[in-house]
Amino acid sequence: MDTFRLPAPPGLRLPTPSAGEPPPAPPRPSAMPEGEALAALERALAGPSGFGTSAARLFLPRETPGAPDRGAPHGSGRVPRLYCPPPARIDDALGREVDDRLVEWAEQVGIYEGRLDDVRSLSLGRMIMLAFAQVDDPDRLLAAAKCTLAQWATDDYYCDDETAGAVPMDVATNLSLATAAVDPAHLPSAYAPALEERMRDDPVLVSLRSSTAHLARYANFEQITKYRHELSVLFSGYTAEAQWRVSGRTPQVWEFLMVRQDNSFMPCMVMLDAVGGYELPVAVYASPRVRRVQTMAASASVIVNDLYSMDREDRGSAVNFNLPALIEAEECCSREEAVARTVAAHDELMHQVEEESAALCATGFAPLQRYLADVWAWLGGNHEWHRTSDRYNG
Ligand SMILES: CC(C)=CCC/C(C)=C(\C)COP(=O)(O)OP(=O)(O)O
Repeated sequence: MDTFRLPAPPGLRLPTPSAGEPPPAPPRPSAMPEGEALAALERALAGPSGFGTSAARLFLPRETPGAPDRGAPHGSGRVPRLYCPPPARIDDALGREVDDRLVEWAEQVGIYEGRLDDVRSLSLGRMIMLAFAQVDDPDRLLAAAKCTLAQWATDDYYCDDETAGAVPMDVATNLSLATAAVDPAHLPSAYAPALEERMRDDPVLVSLRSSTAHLARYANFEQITKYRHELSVLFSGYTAEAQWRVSGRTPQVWEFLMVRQDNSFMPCMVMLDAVGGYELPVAVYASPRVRRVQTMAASASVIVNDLYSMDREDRGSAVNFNLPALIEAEECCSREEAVARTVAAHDELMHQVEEESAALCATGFAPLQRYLADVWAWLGGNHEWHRTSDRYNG
């Protein structure tokens, strides 16, 4: 139970609300004695409900429903306003610093050779600056940025981008290799060198290994285990999407949403505690109620991606699956209506994340309070990045 005896985080920073709205009360670090906080946590994690949520609305964003978003144009209009907090921090100089170091690293490991300008314009360093708003140390942010770029490269090189060499029929095997890059396969000695040679020759595998090693400077064994787990889930989502492409089958909306939860930014969010310098114990991270919040947040984060990348994917020649386009086709409605339904799905998830986070925060368990506040801030940073990135707004 040592992991439960972490010191309370020094303070919790939450995004500030929209103009004109009163600032929400931040989740308080535990004022309860530790035993009481743990008992409350156990009760909360055991039951399907528990704490009243209405009194515990710690998680903003208090926006006016239906008000126009500051969002980017999406062709036939604008991405409507989403129920999402504003970014907790915008520090462009820090974002540039992380991007500079990230591009340098991409060059070293050999990913995106000849296309480093694309890496720079992807501006994942800025994304990480926005989403890990509680972390100021550029090297910690760089660890998260490297991991995120390696995940992105895995998708591009193995799954999405045939101009980068993706071979649809090889996706599953390549993703097994990707798993082995972060969770080493231990082969009999006669066969191990061949695998190792492949690990060293393939820039995607080098990037996965190198980024995980950087994360391990800040993550303990349990945190790396959580990260590996989320990567495996991500790769299973990549595999399902590849199978739709290969078979030419369009998934149903429910099926897409289920897979998109796997193929989401969860591996990025799971680094929040390690990069932030605290620990959400595995037992808490894996408990059903905490898991529910995290997976809903992960789904919301990629619905944002689907909304902002919709035009780009409409224009692209590759087969891409995108929630508004799938809703439009399956539910026989206009694209505008499909976007409205996509926004409604996003907002429903966000309200649930907010309410359940507030209820879980009432347990008084400081690492969980900090983590849930960080997830909420992460969602705000993710939205801001999509809203402003050249990739989706160029
Ligand atoms: C970096 C990371 C966790 C990647 C997971 C996969 C993912 C959610 C994306 C790369 C974004 O989705 P998508 O593949 O649709 O990307 P674009 O919309 O083409 O930018």
